[in-house]
Amino acid sequence: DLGKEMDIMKDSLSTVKKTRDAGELRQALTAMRQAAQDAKDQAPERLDGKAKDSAQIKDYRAHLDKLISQIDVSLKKVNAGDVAGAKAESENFEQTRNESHKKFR
Ligand code: HEM
Repeated sequence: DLGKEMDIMKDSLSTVKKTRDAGELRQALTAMRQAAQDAKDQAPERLDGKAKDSAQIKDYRAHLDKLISQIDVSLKKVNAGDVAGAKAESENFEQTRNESHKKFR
């Protein structure tokens, strides 16, 4: 269920913020990305009964896509050896999380 993907995102976000190890950082970002991708195949309880092609479900998925592109920016940075820059992207993840939770949680 969606709660499971959210728990994975929460744990990975916490690792992203804590670690200074590039390998661990990459692993956490990859887990967060997969969870966000899996969350796209589900729908929040608040949108129960909405059609898959409704504006609300599309908006929900667009917020997850935004998070995924932010994760990709962070992955590029860690792959380029910029651990600090990659970690700094977590501020954008939190902004998207907060925006999304206001709308869909
Ligand atoms: C790094 C980003 C995010 C983190 C760390 C995060 C974390 C969490 C956590 C810890 C919960 C509570 C889970 C539970 O009840 O067990 C939750 C719930 C929820 N989150 Fe997120 N979240 C993130 C991004 C998002 C995004 C981008 C969306 C939507 C586009 C979203 C939508 C929701 C919804 C709808 C719920 C309530 C669960 C439900 O309706 O079934 N979250 N999130």
